[in-house]
Amino acid sequence: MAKLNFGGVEENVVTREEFPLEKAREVLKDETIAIIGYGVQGPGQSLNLRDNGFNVIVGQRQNSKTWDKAVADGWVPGETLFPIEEAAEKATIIQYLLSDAAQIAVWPKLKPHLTSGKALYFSHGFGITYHERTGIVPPADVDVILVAPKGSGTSLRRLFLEGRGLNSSYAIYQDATGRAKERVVALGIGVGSGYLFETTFQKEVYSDLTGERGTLMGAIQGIFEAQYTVLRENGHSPSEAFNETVEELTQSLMPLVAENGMDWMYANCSTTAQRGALDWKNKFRDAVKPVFKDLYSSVAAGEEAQRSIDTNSQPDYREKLDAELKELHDSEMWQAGRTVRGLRPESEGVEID
Ligand SMILES: NC(=O)C1=CN([C@@H]2O[C@H](COP(=O)(O)OP(=O)(O)OC[C@H]3O[C@@H](n4cnc5c(N)ncnc54)[C@H](O)[C@@H]3O)[C@@H](O)[C@H]2O)C=CC1
Ligand SMILES: CC(=O)[C@](C)(O)C(=O)O
Ligand SMILES: [Mg+2]
Ligand SMILES: [Mg+2]
Repeated sequence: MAKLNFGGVEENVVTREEFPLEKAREVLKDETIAIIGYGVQGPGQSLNLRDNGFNVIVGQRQNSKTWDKAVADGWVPGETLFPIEEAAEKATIIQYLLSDAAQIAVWPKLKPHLTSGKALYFSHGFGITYHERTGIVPPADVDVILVAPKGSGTSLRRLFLEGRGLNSSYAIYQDATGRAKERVVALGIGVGSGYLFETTFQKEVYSDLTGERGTLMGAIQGIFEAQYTVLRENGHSPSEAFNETVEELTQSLMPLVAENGMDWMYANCSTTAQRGALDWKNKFRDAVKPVFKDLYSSVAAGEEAQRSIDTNSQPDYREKLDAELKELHDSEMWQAGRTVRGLRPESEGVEID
């Protein structure tokens, strides 16, 4: 394990150099890995494992759209694709990749198949950390491990196919066999991770829930909406408001941040922009910090988890989420965005219905 310096703080990181794919295959050569669930992470992780030469099967509800998707992806019913309980029975490692709410519903059926020496794998610390709310309490004689790719399952697969990788964090909650560490690292490499960062189940879920509600998804849309609306209220056209709020950020400035950091992006903008951004960043920081503090408290108190459990356990949760996403899709800002995207120089032309 390499010790790397992150801004003055040393952390443990597993690299592919010290734990190459061949070693991962050796560690898992006698294991049957069952991927339970074929939503977003399921396909990414199972297909990467399969392409990397591991012994993988998929467990999914029959008569569902995602069962059909699994068949289309080359999983063969009765050979490599099974109903959930059958796959869990055959497995020595169970990768529990149902949605976090579905994990609660299916747990009573899964638990009997967690016999001594098996491993239970999660891609989120949710079910275990909030066990008082989820009821997910594994038996003491199984390994309980986590690999959480830091991005969408779609990106995990895409980056794998490009010969790259997506970094993940990993954690061990329970080491019953003495093999939890080698199993989790081998699985992390197998699913297509680049580097593996050490964490705990609780730290993973607290940071992940904060991040997705915060700057990664929730806060960013909130800030976009606020700026777009103020520009529109002051007579700016939709295209101008969209360009100055979103398009320039995603097309020109964020790639520079990704490449070399915020200071470098700033340095590549005008001194006028630099002066203003350096002055205003502190006002924004001070304005939103209390909101982030509320958010973290809500995560740590389990309130965010409870809200997610309550809403996503409803039978019509998907329709309700889709309706809210449609509202966002139909908003003037994102409709303007659609036209703007069609005007990117590399685009074929404007998207027209
Ligand atoms: N979506 C992503 O890219 C990421 C997800 N994760 C974590 O990975 C895990 C899996 O998440 P996703 O792939 O997003 O899940 P998902 O929301 O796409 O659902 C996965 C599967 O659950 C099945 N399912 C839903 N309700 C069910 C029920 N009542 N009974 C049986 N099956 C049911 C669906 O058919 C689907 O195949 C979660 O713990 C999530 O937090 C972690 C990182 C990123
Ligand atoms: C993609 C990811 O890691 C998220 C945003 O945390 C999630 O989908 O839960
Ligand atoms: Mg998440
Ligand atoms: Mg995440």
